[in-house]
Amino acid sequence: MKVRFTKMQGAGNDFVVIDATEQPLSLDAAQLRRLGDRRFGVGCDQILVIEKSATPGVDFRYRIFNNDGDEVEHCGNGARCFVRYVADKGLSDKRSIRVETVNALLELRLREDGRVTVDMGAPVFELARVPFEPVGLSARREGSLAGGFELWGLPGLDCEVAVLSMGNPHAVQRVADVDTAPVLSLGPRVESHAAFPRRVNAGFMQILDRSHVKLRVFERGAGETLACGTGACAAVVAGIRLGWLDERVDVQALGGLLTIEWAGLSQGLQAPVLMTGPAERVFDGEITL
Ligand SMILES: N[C@@H](CCC[C@H](N)C(=O)O)C(=O)O
Repeated sequence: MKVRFTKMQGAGNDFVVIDATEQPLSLDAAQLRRLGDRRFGVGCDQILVIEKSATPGVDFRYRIFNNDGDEVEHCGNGARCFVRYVADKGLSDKRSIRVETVNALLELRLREDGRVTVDMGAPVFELARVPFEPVGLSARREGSLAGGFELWGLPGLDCEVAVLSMGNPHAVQRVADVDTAPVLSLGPRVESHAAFPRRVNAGFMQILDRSHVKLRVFERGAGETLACGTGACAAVVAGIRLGWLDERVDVQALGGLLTIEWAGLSQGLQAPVLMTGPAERVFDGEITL
């Protein structure tokens, strides 16, 4: 089967984007892994498949797969690349687009400066919904917003993580220096820790000041990426709840800058998270799977 695709990137997090709006497309895990393979395929962190939506008032549906072949719920940088793709390919001429994922409805806005702003929805703090099962684990609370936020010790890993979902699961830890943080050794152990039944994205955040952080993320199903949009949202929300950050934060990832806004302090925990950042087409191609 021949598949046409567009390679895209957002702050260095890269995607193979496939238009399935005209023809339904079903790829098995081996085909998805081949698309994601940087030597034997195209190479990317995630694969995005764009489909028509059957829901009234919703423009598109899109499915997200990690390069290990597993389908996931949410992808921040992917959402921005999705809207850039839809605009560049003329699939819609709206500047504000509504799209549904497996578990969310997103509102995406193309800005005049070429960047994209995404309303990522409200963060989820209920541990069962992350999902996180802290059987036998202990936590301490820090910060004062809504009674503070828990930092969980992960036995055997010598780290403390804030746990939350942005539609997908995140465990964020604060580090003194992100450049020397053990992202590649500790990241996979956090990702597959038994307390996370569906695994987790492991974030490592260095706080520069109350509105600037540096972040590296070892992503579930993809390894360390150059940026993780949902990871940036999760890190900033956790940092605000813990009393470390203000409501608007620039997040420096390895591949680019994302701006995250969350009015959790002034509007409450159900305030939506806004993410702004770049999204660019790299090239178009065709592959036989
Ligand atoms: N790169 C993404 C997140 C992609 C999914 C993630 N690896 C997961 O398994 O949840 C982003 O920009 O948010």
